[in-house]
Amino acid sequence: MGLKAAETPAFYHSPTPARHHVTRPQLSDTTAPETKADGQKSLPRPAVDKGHEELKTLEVLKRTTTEYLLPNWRLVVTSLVGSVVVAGTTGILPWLIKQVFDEVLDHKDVTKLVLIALGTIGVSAFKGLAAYTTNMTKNAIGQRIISAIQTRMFARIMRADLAWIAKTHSGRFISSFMTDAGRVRDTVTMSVIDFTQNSLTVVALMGSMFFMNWKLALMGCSVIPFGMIYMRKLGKKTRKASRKGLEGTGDLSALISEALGGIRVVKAYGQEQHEITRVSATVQTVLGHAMRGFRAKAKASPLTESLSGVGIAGVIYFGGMAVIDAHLTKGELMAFISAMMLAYQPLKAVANTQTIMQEGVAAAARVFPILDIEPTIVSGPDAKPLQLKDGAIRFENVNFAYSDGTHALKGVSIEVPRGHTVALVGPSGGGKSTTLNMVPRFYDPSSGRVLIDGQDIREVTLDSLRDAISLVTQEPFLFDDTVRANIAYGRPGASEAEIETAARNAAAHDFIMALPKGYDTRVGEAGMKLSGGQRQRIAIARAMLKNAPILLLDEATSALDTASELQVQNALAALMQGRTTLVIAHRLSTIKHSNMIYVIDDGRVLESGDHASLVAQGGLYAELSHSQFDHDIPDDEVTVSSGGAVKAVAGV
Ligand SMILES: Nc1ncnc2c1ncn2[C@@H]1O[C@H](COP(=O)(O)OP(=O)(O)OP(=O)(O)O)[C@@H](O)[C@H]1O
Repeated sequence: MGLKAAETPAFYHSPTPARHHVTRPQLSDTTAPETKADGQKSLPRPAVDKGHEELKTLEVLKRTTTEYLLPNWRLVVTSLVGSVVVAGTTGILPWLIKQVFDEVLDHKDVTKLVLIALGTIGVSAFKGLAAYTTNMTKNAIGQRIISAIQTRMFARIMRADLAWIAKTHSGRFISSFMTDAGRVRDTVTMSVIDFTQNSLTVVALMGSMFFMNWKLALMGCSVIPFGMIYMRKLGKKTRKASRKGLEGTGDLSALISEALGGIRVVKAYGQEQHEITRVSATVQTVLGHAMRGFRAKAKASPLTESLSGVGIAGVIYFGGMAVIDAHLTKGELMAFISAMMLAYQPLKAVANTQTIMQEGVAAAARVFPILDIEPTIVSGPDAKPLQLKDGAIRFENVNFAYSDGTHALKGVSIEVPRGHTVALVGPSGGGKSTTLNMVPRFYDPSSGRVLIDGQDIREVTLDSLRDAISLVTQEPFLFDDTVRANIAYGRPGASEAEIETAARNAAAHDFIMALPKGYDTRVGEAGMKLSGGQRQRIAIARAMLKNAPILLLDEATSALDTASELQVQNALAALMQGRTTLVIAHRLSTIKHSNMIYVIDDGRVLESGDHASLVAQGGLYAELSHSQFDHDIPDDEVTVSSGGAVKAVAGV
């Protein structure tokens, strides 16, 4: 159950070969799904811990700045220099206007007028160039930030424990890559870089205002604190709407990937409308949150417009009175009003930083838990490479409970001697897959030990352990890549000849050669373009190529036609040859030829022995075996995993 590759998350569908194949944990290992009012199960939410939910804006800024801005300090400095130039050149403009009124018009000085006009062109061109540099560097920083976040996030997820990955639907991870990471980038670029540029411009303009007339400047700026307080309030609303919107986007992504992944089931059960309804309901929810966010942002305009109107009106009135009373020149008043107009845009942007920042904080609360996750299943500090002698496996009194408390293994002791095939059989949910999952350390026992050649697998390096193991899952997972790449996944860098030999040994070469492009044929998403038997033989070829001494096999339950079945069986027999094999057996043929059979039920080993001795014991195996024989189906053709009493024999 834990090894069903069909359940692999969508983002595992990468065509890029990686070292180990990991199978998709089931939703049953997730945080409990929430049940909605309409009875639909909603998909499990990301494992955002409380600490991250409570993230403080300053913490987010500090972290994003140190982790993502500082490494790009050259670009940041270039952008800052550009910002200073933009601010400086903007600050000069009111002064030029003052000159026109006070120096040129009064004295009718045409030469000065031309010079000021030319100067204005020069200053504006210089400002344009600086703005271009700032924009370019800002975007370059943004792109670097997003690639760094996405790459780190993916690496964290790949290395995380299976149990942790299982807590989040794969679609939600995708939405974190696509949406959340972008919001964090925007926070850094917009609230740090734009903020700096806009604040500098505001400071430059205010500087010229204070320089000209500090009382008037103070009056013009008196409205700013009110605007700031109001924007802060709106920022909180934006954060809430943004958090909910991002959650909704995650839900949407999960629903879409699930509906497409299970499209055949959807169609077979005529559930298209149900899926459309679910998705459109989620789309509406996302829309609702987006609208709340937009409303909060839009609410800023009436107040900021009115406040700036009040400020400008005050300056016009008091400034005008000052001109009338001859305390201020006409040029100074014009310069003052221009400065206020010029400051208006950047000031609004500075005030708006709050809302953008709050959106970023909401996104960071989803991204940081992923960036911070530390796997617990790792090589210990004193771990040494596994010393392989025989590849014998031994379970010593292994207990294991899943995070939801399901006590799946209760004192399991199993012995798989070198080169032997040992079968696990038993009713569904008995603990067979969980047992198998212990060997590559997908999970670690709560107590007890698993040993390979006498070495506790927690004391050897994880790489050496997994190098020693080949895994063939019930529904072999193929990547949307060529046949060759899928086989070579077993050993990246294998030669053409080695790949072909593996394919021949897995009885796959002939059908591969009959494909339109032979080994270069792409197999489609999850190998959809191939038959079940062909997929299985490619997976077997992959394991052949890896040539690991230990084989973990979860036999396929899907019914294949007799010829295909025989080919897969032969390929498996060749694969098992000379390897220590622990197999979850679904077929009597496998069970009969196993050196040893363990009957597992309710997490315990109930019986063990070979087929004949187990039948002779007259226990569960015998009982289930008899019920199967009552169906009068020839042993070698029986798929013991399908349906009713027959399923109960091997029960997988
Ligand atoms: N990821 C998980 N999280 C929580 N419980 C789980 C998880 N996987 C399995 N279980 C539970 O652990 C128990 C053993 O499951 P396991 O998959 O090992 O059984 P199995 O014998 O392989 O079943 P089957 O033959 O149906 O595949 C079951 O009660 C199952 O519900």
